[in-house]
Amino acid sequence: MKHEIQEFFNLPLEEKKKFERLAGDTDGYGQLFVVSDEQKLDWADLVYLKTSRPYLRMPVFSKLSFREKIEEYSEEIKELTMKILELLGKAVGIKEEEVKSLFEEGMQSMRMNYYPPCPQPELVMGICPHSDACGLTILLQVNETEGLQIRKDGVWTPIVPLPNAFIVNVGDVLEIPLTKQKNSLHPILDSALLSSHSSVYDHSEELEALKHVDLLAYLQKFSQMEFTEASHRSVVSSEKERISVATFHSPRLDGEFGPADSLISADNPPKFTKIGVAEYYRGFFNRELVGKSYVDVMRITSGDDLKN
Ligand SMILES: O=C(O)CCC(=O)C(=O)O
Ligand SMILES: [Fe+2]
Repeated sequence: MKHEIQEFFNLPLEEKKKFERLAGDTDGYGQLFVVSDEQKLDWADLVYLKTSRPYLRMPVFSKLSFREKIEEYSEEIKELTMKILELLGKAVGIKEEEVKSLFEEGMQSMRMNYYPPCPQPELVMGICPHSDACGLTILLQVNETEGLQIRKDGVWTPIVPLPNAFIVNVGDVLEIPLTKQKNSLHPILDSALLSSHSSVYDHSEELEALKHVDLLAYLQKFSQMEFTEASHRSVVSSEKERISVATFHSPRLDGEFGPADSLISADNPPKFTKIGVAEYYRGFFNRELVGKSYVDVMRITSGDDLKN
């Protein structure tokens, strides 16, 4: 799939335009989160596709010559995502059924990002700082060009691409179910690098190898970390192009999400309201992708300081 994605972005513009995102739509080739002519655009081209559930796929999906590869990758990533979500839930005390009922039939989408080199990289941003609006993101770096940065202790920290590794990012939708009472540690994973230790760069082997990593111990360790920001961004190189594929796993569209019922008690009152998943995404796609997340809309602000 890496090869096909590379080939796609190398096509002449006229060819790529055949897959262009239509006005009012989210899927296809082009830019997202553009709300005004004045806005500074990201130094990137992207293809956004809803990949699962299959009924969510748009016509542009079936036009892509490498759709079967995407389908295969999508299924394997879903399996991996569910495994991580269940273990993550277990690590912080959310019942498995609760995780399954929200995410098993969830929406999966992919964002293939192409960052061309820029002669003055300091003047542009590949993707502006943001946190992902999903539950969990599995990020594949298609080539070895560096660019992703996460905000750690207030500092933008580069993530060096490792061969045979995915980057797992926690999205906004997990922040809400997992948020605990103020004086406990914030049980959210920071960007966690999971290395598969496989020497052959083939994603099925990567996934197979990942099954042997002790994820629960790993996640428990991370879930004890004090968490301040989930923001990440990508910068561009002056010489080399960069390609990444983010696969976002979100809750089921006819579901509702908010603080996990299994974590709410008199001592740990909800800090967020519940919201219908479809309504949440409508709000998300109709704004500019800047800074902290749409989650703030759901924050219950009455009472004392609710942020950790
Ligand atoms: O290109 C990257 O490494 C980051 C991509 C990303 O954050 C996204 O697609 O949401
Ligand atoms: Fe992202």
